Amino acid sequence: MAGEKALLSVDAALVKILASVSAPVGSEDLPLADALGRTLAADVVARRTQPPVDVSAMDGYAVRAAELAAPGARLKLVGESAAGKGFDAALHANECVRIFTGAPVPTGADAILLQEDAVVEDGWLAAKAPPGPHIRTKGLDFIEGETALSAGTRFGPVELALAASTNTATVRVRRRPRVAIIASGDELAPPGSELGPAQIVSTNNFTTAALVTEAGGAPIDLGIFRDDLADLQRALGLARQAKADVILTLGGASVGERDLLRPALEKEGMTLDFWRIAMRPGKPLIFGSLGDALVLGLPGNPVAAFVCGLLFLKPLLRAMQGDPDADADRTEIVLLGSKLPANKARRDYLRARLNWNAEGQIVATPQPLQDSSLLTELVRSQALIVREIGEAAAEAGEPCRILRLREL
Ligand SMILES: Nc1nc2c(c(=O)[nH]1)N[C@H]1C(S)=C(S)[C@@H](COP(=O)(O)OP(=O)(O)OC[C@H]3O[C@@H](n4cnc5c(N)ncnc54)[C@H](O)[C@@H]3O)O[C@H]1N2
Ligand code: MOO
Repeated sequence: MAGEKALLSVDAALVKILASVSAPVGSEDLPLADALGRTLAADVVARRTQPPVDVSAMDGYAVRAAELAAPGARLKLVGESAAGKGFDAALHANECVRIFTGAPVPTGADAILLQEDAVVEDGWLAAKAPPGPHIRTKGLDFIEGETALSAGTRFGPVELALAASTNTATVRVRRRPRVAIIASGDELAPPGSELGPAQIVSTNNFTTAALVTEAGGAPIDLGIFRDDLADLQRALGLARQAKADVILTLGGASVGERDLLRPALEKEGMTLDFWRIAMRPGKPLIFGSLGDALVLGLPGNPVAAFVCGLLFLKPLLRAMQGDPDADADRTEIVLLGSKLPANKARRDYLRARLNWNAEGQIVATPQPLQDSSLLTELVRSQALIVREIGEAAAEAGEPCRILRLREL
């Protein structure tokens, strides 16, 4: 383990990767319907007040609460206020108006009597129970001119809804960072091929293209290249032609004679920032720059490629789009489901199942097999248990740190 002590830590590697982003990528205007997953380049400022007037939160009757308080009180029903078409006069003494959810509250009314609590006979209203306020006051959600969403916010379903609600149809977002993906290995073939016994299907390009898309980037899958210096250099030329912001290489990153990516990158003029970090899986990570592009070289083992994609590629793409939380710690503490031995010289990311115990606490149980080639164990896992360098052996029931693999 002697050499591993000198390896860069995961945290230091992420700091270096994020520090390499000197400025966010450019921006473009998009219709809101196309903005899912994209990051705002400019604030969304409310173009109107919401709700624009006081509106009812319930179906019922708009009343003055004090007038219904007396025993036997009755109010005269004088009209109706519907969503989109209010009652355009004010309420006079002892009057009420039929009202529906979302409809403007007439001037003079201060409460809504629920329809379930109302008795209406011959145009007069009596109450079986007191009215409640049930009024959403003007501007309760936001006021015209307020910043509803700040630059750097990523559009998920609810951010789209809020932007729409401010009456914004077009938003200025960061363009998608272009990520050229280069798979390398003589053994690799695309799915659906006639495979020889020594061949395997290339999977990492699917994993990483999906991670790129999830992070708001544009994957450019350049295909599979041979373990051959000239072929790898050709791949890097294609990546540069494609004006990639990030060149993502898969495999060939380790120490074997056929691990030629680093030599090919160096031949093409890459400035190496670091190679190899203190994590498992994922030790042979490469990071550097080549021309205007950043270079991230992920290890070939499928689980290593995925975990490194999650920990380094996604934050990098978020930082390139101006997300101020790109480096946020997304780990959480839960309980360990089975005992673990002491950890050694690399931070370990163990695939684990999550479930609830009888007390409703979340328990993470490591999968029995942790080989970094096993995709089945990855698909069966909901989290990675993070074990620090040198962490002592742990018993079931002790706290442990996890990173969720799936959103709730
Ligand atoms: N002597 C040493 N051997 C290895 C070390 C080491 O430090 N010393 N590191 C090990 C670790 S950790 C890993 S991870 C692997 C990574 O090596 P490479 O990045 O050079 O990857 P390859 O050798 O090209 O492939 C490893 C493995 O993954 C499969 N692979 C590659 N690309 C793909 C792909 N696109 N889709 C699916 N599977 C892929 C490949 O067939 C190999 O089985 O090195 C260890 N060795
Ligand atoms: O990163 Mo490797 O996958 O530790 O085997």
